[in-house]
Amino acid sequence: MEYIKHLKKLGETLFELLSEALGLQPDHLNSIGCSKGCSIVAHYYPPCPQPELTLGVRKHADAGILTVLLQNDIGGLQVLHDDQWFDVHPIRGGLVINIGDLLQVLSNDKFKSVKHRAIASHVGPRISVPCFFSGHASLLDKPFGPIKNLLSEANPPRYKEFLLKEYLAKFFSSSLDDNKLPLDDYKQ
Ligand SMILES: O=C(O)CCC(=O)C(=O)O
Ligand SMILES: [Fe+2]
Repeated sequence: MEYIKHLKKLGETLFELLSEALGLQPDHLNSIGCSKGCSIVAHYYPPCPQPELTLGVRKHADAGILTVLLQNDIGGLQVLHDDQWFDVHPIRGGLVINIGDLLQVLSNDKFKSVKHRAIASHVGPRISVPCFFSGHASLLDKPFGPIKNLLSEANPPRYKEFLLKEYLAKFFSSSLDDNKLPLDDYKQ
Protein backbone atom coordinates (compact mmCIF):
# COMPACT_ATOMS: atom_id res chain seq x y z
CA MET A 1 0.00 0.00 0.00
CA GLU A 2 1.23 3.47 -0.92
CA TYR A 3 0.57 4.88 2.58
CA ILE A 4 2.75 2.22 4.26
CA LYS A 5 5.62 3.00 1.91
CA HIS A 6 5.45 6.67 2.93
CA LEU A 7 5.13 5.75 6.61
CA LYS A 8 8.31 3.70 6.47
CA LYS A 9 10.19 6.58 4.87
CA LEU A 10 8.74 9.02 7.41
CA GLY A 11 9.73 6.65 10.24
CA GLU A 12 13.32 6.54 9.04
CA THR A 13 13.47 10.34 8.83
CA LEU A 14 11.95 10.75 12.29
CA PHE A 15 14.44 8.29 13.78
CA GLU A 16 17.29 10.20 12.15
CA LEU A 17 16.07 13.43 13.74
CA LEU A 18 15.51 11.74 17.10
CA SER A 19 19.03 10.23 16.99
CA GLU A 20 20.48 13.67 16.43
CA ALA A 21 18.36 15.09 19.24
CA LEU A 22 19.96 12.50 21.53
CA GLY A 23 23.44 13.54 20.37
CA LEU A 24 23.96 10.27 18.46
CA GLN A 25 24.96 9.65 14.85
CA PRO A 26 21.89 10.27 12.63
CA ASP A 27 21.64 6.60 11.63
CA HIS A 28 21.86 5.23 15.19
CA LEU A 29 18.19 4.47 15.92
CA ASN A 30 17.64 3.13 12.39
CA SER A 31 20.74 0.94 12.67
CA ILE A 32 19.40 -0.79 15.80
CA GLY A 33 16.11 -1.55 14.01
CA CYS A 34 13.80 1.14 15.44
CA SER A 35 12.10 1.91 12.12
CA LYS A 36 11.25 -1.77 11.56
CA GLY A 37 8.29 -3.74 12.84
CA CYS A 38 5.67 -1.23 11.81
CA SER A 39 2.07 -2.38 12.36
CA ILE A 40 -1.01 -0.48 11.34
CA VAL A 41 -4.31 -0.54 13.22
CA ALA A 42 -7.59 1.10 12.25
CA HIS A 43 -9.96 2.28 15.00
CA TYR A 44 -13.62 2.98 14.26
CA TYR A 45 -15.51 4.86 16.99
CA PRO A 46 -19.25 5.04 16.19
CA PRO A 47 -21.28 8.01 17.50
CA CYS A 48 -22.03 7.37 21.17
CA PRO A 49 -25.43 8.23 22.72
CA GLN A 50 -23.95 8.65 26.24
CA PRO A 51 -20.28 9.62 25.82
CA GLU A 52 -19.99 10.72 29.47
CA LEU A 53 -20.37 7.08 30.56
CA THR A 54 -17.49 5.62 28.60
CA LEU A 55 -14.20 6.17 26.78
CA GLY A 56 -13.06 5.34 23.27
CA VAL A 57 -9.66 4.14 24.48
CA ARG A 58 -8.57 4.21 28.11
CA LYS A 59 -5.51 6.13 29.38
CA HIS A 60 -2.24 4.49 28.32
CA ALA A 61 1.15 5.14 26.79
CA ASP A 62 1.99 3.20 23.65
CA ALA A 63 4.12 0.14 24.35
CA GLY A 64 6.33 0.41 21.28
CA ILE A 65 9.00 2.85 20.17
CA LEU A 66 7.12 5.48 18.17
CA THR A 67 3.57 5.95 16.90
CA VAL A 68 2.45 7.91 13.84
CA LEU A 69 -1.30 8.52 13.97
CA LEU A 70 -3.67 9.66 11.26
CA GLN A 71 -7.17 10.75 12.31
CA ASN A 72 -10.29 12.08 10.60
CA ASP A 73 -11.74 15.45 11.57
CA ILE A 74 -13.99 14.41 14.49
CA GLY A 75 -11.46 14.75 17.33
CA GLY A 76 -11.37 12.88 20.63
CA LEU A 77 -7.69 12.19 21.18
CA GLN A 78 -6.37 13.76 24.40
CA VAL A 79 -2.88 13.86 25.93
CA LEU A 80 -2.06 14.14 29.62
CA HIS A 81 0.24 17.00 30.58
CA ASP A 82 0.77 18.26 34.14
CA ASP A 83 -2.20 16.15 35.29
CA GLN A 84 -4.53 17.82 32.79
CA TRP A 85 -6.09 16.40 29.64
CA PHE A 86 -5.55 18.42 26.46
CA ASP A 87 -7.39 17.88 23.17
CA VAL A 88 -5.24 17.04 20.16
CA HIS A 89 -7.28 18.88 17.54
CA PRO A 90 -7.19 17.15 14.17
CA ILE A 91 -5.38 19.10 11.45
CA ARG A 92 -6.31 18.09 7.92
CA GLY A 93 -3.34 16.31 6.39
CA GLY A 94 -1.52 16.36 9.75
CA LEU A 95 -0.12 13.38 11.64
CA VAL A 96 0.32 12.95 15.40
CA ILE A 97 3.68 11.57 16.53
CA ASN A 98 3.79 9.90 19.97
CA ILE A 99 6.86 8.72 21.85
CA GLY A 100 6.33 5.15 23.10
CA ASP A 101 7.59 3.50 26.30
CA LEU A 102 10.47 1.75 24.53
CA LEU A 103 11.89 5.02 23.21
CA GLN A 104 11.69 6.35 26.77
CA VAL A 105 13.86 3.40 27.82
CA LEU A 106 16.29 3.66 24.87
CA SER A 107 16.78 7.39 25.56
CA ASN A 108 17.22 6.75 29.30
CA ASP A 109 14.23 9.03 30.03
CA LYS A 110 15.42 11.92 27.83
CA PHE A 111 12.28 11.36 25.77
CA LYS A 112 9.10 10.67 27.73
CA SER A 113 6.28 8.49 26.46
CA VAL A 114 3.01 10.37 26.39
CA LYS A 115 -0.11 9.24 28.25
CA HIS A 116 -3.17 9.59 26.07
CA ARG A 117 -6.75 8.44 25.66
CA ALA A 118 -9.61 8.80 23.21
CA ILE A 119 -12.92 10.12 24.49
CA ALA A 120 -16.30 9.15 23.06
CA SER A 121 -18.55 11.63 21.30
CA HIS A 122 -22.14 12.14 20.14
CA VAL A 123 -20.77 12.87 16.70
CA GLY A 124 -19.00 10.47 14.48
CA PRO A 125 -17.89 8.08 13.34
CA ARG A 126 -14.34 8.92 14.31
CA ILE A 127 -11.62 6.98 12.54
CA SER A 128 -7.99 6.85 13.59
CA VAL A 129 -5.16 4.89 12.04
CA PRO A 130 -2.09 4.54 14.25
CA CYS A 131 1.11 3.01 12.91
CA PHE A 132 3.22 1.52 15.70
CA PHE A 133 6.97 1.21 15.19
CA SER A 134 7.95 -1.59 17.57
CA GLY A 135 11.40 -2.44 16.27
CA HIS A 136 12.92 -5.26 14.27
CA ALA A 137 11.84 -8.78 15.33
CA SER A 138 15.46 -9.62 16.14
CA LEU A 139 15.23 -7.22 19.12
CA LEU A 140 12.75 -9.54 20.85
CA ASP A 141 15.29 -12.05 22.15
CA LYS A 142 18.14 -9.67 22.98
CA PRO A 143 18.60 -7.70 26.19
CA PHE A 144 16.90 -4.33 25.75
CA GLY A 145 17.80 -1.19 27.71
CA PRO A 146 19.07 2.38 27.48
CA ILE A 147 21.50 3.05 24.60
CA LYS A 148 24.99 2.53 26.01
CA ASN A 149 26.50 5.57 24.22
CA LEU A 150 24.15 7.79 26.23
CA LEU A 151 25.23 6.47 29.61
CA SER A 152 27.90 7.93 31.86
CA GLU A 153 28.57 8.39 35.53
CA ALA A 154 26.42 11.52 35.39
CA ASN A 155 23.73 9.69 33.44
CA PRO A 156 23.51 6.17 34.87
CA PRO A 157 20.97 3.71 33.41
CA ARG A 158 17.49 4.29 34.76
CA TYR A 159 16.33 0.85 33.61
CA LYS A 160 17.87 -2.57 33.95
CA GLU A 161 18.03 -4.62 30.79
CA PHE A 162 15.04 -6.83 29.99
CA LEU A 163 13.66 -9.04 27.26
CA LEU A 164 11.18 -7.33 24.97
CA LYS A 165 9.04 -10.42 24.64
CA GLU A 166 8.58 -10.49 28.44
CA TYR A 167 7.82 -6.78 28.56
CA LEU A 168 5.26 -7.04 25.74
CA ALA A 169 3.55 -9.98 27.46
CA LYS A 170 3.32 -7.83 30.63
CA PHE A 171 1.97 -4.87 28.68
CA PHE A 172 -0.77 -6.81 26.93
CA SER A 173 -1.90 -8.51 30.14
CA SER A 174 -1.87 -5.30 32.23
CA SER A 175 -5.15 -4.46 33.93
CA LEU A 176 -7.10 -1.23 34.16
CA ASP A 177 -5.26 -0.59 37.41
CA ASP A 178 -3.16 2.48 36.66
CA ASN A 179 -0.98 2.25 39.73
CA LYS A 180 1.46 -0.17 38.18
CA LEU A 181 2.86 0.33 34.70
CA PRO A 182 4.62 -2.40 32.71
CA LEU A 183 7.90 -0.41 32.73
CA ASP A 184 7.92 -0.04 36.52
CA ASP A 185 9.44 -3.51 36.97
CA TYR A 186 12.58 -2.44 35.10
CA LYS A 187 13.16 0.97 36.69
CA GLN A 188 16.23 1.36 38.87
O1 LIG B 1 -7.79 6.73 18.43
C1 LIG B 1 -6.84 7.39 18.85
O2 LIG B 1 -6.66 8.57 18.54
C2 LIG B 1 -5.87 6.77 19.81
C3 LIG B 1 -5.66 5.30 19.64
C4 LIG B 1 -4.54 4.82 20.51
O3 LIG B 1 -4.12 5.49 21.41
C5 LIG B 1 -3.91 3.52 20.27
O4 LIG B 1 -4.36 2.75 19.42
O5 LIG B 1 -2.90 3.24 20.96
FE1 LIG C 1 -2.20 4.80 22.02
